[in-house]
Amino acid sequence: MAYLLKGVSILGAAPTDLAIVDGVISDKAPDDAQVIDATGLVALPGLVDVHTHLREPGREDAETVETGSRAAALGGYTAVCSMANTSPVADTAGVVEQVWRLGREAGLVDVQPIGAVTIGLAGKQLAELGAMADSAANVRIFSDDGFCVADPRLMRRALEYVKAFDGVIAQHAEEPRLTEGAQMHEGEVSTRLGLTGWPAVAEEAIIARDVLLAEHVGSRLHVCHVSTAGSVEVLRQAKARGVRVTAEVTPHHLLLTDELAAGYDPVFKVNPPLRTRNDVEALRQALLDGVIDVVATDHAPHAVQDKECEWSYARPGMLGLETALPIVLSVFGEKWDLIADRMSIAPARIAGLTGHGGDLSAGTPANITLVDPSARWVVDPAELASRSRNTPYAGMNLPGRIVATFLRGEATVLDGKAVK
Ligand SMILES: NC(=O)N[C@@H](CC(=O)O)C(=O)O
Repeated sequence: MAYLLKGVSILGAAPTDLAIVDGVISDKAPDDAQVIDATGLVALPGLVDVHTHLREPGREDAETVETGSRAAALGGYTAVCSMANTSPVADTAGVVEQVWRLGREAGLVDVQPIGAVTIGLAGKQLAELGAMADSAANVRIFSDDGFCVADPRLMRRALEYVKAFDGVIAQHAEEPRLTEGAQMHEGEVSTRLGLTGWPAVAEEAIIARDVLLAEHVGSRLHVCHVSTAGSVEVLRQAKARGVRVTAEVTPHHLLLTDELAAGYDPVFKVNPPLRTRNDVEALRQALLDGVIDVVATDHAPHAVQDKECEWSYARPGMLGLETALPIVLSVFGEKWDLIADRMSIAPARIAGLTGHGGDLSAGTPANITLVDPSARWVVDPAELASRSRNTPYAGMNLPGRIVATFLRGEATVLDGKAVK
């Protein structure tokens, strides 16, 4: 199938026509191309998420590779990196290949498995990083996300190991001794509510340690879901020194604050926790400055029984894939070059996903997101494609509708609906 996007604006530029032929972007469309009136629509390189929880294998009641892939496509994504905290954990070549194969079968986005750093995410012994790298899944990002690789010697070894194949360790930065029993951000609100706090320094201390380790080893570190103003300063200094560190921020940390915990609605419980207005402002500025490289969703679907319960029993995590671009648009406005870089180009580079994060020039793979920036919509959890319902944005009126998504020239979303 060939397509002709008529009158489309590429990253906000003057309207033009964009043709998709045989999976690549082309100067000219054949006569039988399906014409899409793209007047008022903006084309972006397909979005890439470096941090998605797909829950398969193990918690298919919360999400599967297929339902998560569909949610991703509807959110404008053409590739997602799936986190290793599944059951069994993605700590062997067998499990990462299983996830990779399920992604291919679903065929809605490229699913790039992330491998665990340590066996069972237990933080005791390195997993078989090399075997996962050499597998069909071609793993390049390793993470114990959900848990911090707290042991500095293991962290050093992991950084040394992946250096051989230009891999990267994605750290969930949380000093566990400082967050025992933590329920929310430690600050004025936690004091008022009487909930045990998760202090900012628990994140900042690990990032500070890890940038020094990465510098010492000369290896690549990626910091997951940065949430505090202090973390931004540590990263700023490390980058200025030339440390090979990249970092992500989630849409929810760019918008929401710890005040939301006051209603004790566990939909706002997340790890790291929602922080203060001051942190939100610092994270926004860091994304603009490039101190934070990418927006990553940390899409964390949870089954109803794991979320709709007392705050202290609820699992941390929020849905993100179907709302990420609208949230970023609502925070930053139509800064298309920024959005393309932080949500597609830079994440594709970090994950080593060639073919994604392109410049939409002729001859490049047709991984494209088509957005209507003027369309507003109200988030209805029941309408989301994710198998779970734990969106913190229910009832919010957001700008930006994903009209179409193309994966190597195949439409996965058309007219705002999933094609399969
Ligand atoms: N980000 C979250 O709040 N949850 C993550 C794991 C984690 O980081 O705790 C999940 O897998 O649910």
